[in-house]
Amino acid sequence: MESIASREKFFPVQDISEVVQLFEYELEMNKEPDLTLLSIVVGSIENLLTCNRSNVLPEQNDVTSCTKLPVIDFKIVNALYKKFHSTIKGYVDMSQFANLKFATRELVKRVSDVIWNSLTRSYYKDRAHLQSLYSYLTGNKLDCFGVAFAVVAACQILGFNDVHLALSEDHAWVIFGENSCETAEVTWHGKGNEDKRGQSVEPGIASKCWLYLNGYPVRCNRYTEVASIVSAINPSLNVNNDAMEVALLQQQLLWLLYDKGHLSIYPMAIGNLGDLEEVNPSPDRAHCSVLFEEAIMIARTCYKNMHVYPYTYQGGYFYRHSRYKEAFESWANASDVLKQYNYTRDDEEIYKEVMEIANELIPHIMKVVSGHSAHSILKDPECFAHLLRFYDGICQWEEGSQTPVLHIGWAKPLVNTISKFDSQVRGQLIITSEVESAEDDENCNNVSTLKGIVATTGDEQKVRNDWLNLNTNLAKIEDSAESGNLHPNI
Ligand SMILES: FC(F)(F)Cc1cc2c(N3CCN(c4nnc(C(F)(F)F)s4)CC3)ncnc2s1
Repeated sequence: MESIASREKFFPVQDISEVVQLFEYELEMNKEPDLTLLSIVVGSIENLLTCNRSNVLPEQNDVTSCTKLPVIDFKIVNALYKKFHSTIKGYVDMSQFANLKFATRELVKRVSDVIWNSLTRSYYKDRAHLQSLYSYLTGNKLDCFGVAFAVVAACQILGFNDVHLALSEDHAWVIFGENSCETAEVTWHGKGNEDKRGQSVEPGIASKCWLYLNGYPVRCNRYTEVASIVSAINPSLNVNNDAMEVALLQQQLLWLLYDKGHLSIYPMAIGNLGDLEEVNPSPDRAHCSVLFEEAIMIARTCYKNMHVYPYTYQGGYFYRHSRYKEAFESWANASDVLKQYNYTRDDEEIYKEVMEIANELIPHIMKVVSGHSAHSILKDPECFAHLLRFYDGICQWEEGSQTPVLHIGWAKPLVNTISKFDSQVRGQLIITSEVESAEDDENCNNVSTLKGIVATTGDEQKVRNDWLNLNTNLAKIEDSAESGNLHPNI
């Protein structure tokens, strides 16, 4: 039984700096970081401070790294650690997987079955604080991410260091094999979907749905897996409040991982850090807006610009700070990513995100600026261009998809927004378009898409009516509304 005796010296853990020291040790001194130990430690702190917060802390707490935490005793951590080890070694009969250099699909499926079959029969899967091995070992509950993480932690225990976590923006699976070129589903996704555990994710990638990022997920190593433990920390006490100590712990651990370069392939973790820095800026650290930019640069350089969230993290920041023109640009950039996908029912999370932007945030901005003076964004052709690019990307996302995206509920806010811009502003757009040679398909004509919407402040150009594409889509929506076959999503 592998023991954590060498880590006993870090216990009892009493404050944030001691947790940071434990992570520092695991990241630097251990041959490879122990996923099971680290998940148990942060999971126990999070659960004590968010689930049963009964007098575990002094009333007043300071807000530095000496922030007091509930005392975490070695014997508790050690007991849970041994429990996970004996569960995994007890139920995975290694005689069937003797002297394998690399994991097999059967091994990965077996480990997934052991975790899966030990979960509580029925519980609310989307509840908070179900992501850690502490939750699994004390309550037999895990969320979608938690199951995938537990499978990877279990494979580490069994000595299969080729099994790693693959993370999309709303799903998780594992990669394994000689060159880590095999993939396997190990958890469920969404509500009411049959799980595909044991199967490769190739069909998901081939369907061009956002859920599988066109084959550009974050492919973790042990260090990025530690980053996923920290990024998955959830400080929420309830809908409106966070446990400050948990947020501080997450922020300090993310900076530790950032400084060691372990966030350099993980845009969402940098986005998470940006959100924490916006609320509680660390002295002599980069401004949160720089972090949002960094996440975008990583998505563009490492993931062929297939990730949406870096742009919505940034757009949300600009929106919260009333930097509306920049928010429009971020959202248009997010839409440029989405149009590379085909919308399927598995993409509901990003659908809700985009719908909130289009039907709540942008209309709110239009209301706020309507009263403002002349220089407002309603007179700015570049703003108008960003908005058109945002809407057009959604239209292109819908094109070629089985499931429609837009419905009449979208058209009203859309038309309302566009009509808020003066006609002379609309007249200042130059629209360049290339006719994309559409595949031979019985019912699709040559699709002219907006290859670029550039706005000039000059009055030299009349708007070319190529953005009829947008109007054509609007007409379709209104037709469909009239004929009553509204979007199933509403
Ligand atoms: F493993 C799954 F299935 F859970 C998929 C993952 C999600 C996720 C994440 N999230 C999800 C996105 N997320 C966002 N928070 N705000 C977002 C934005 F809309 F502002 F962009 S996106 C919170 C953190 N943060 C780190 N890593 C991961 S891996």
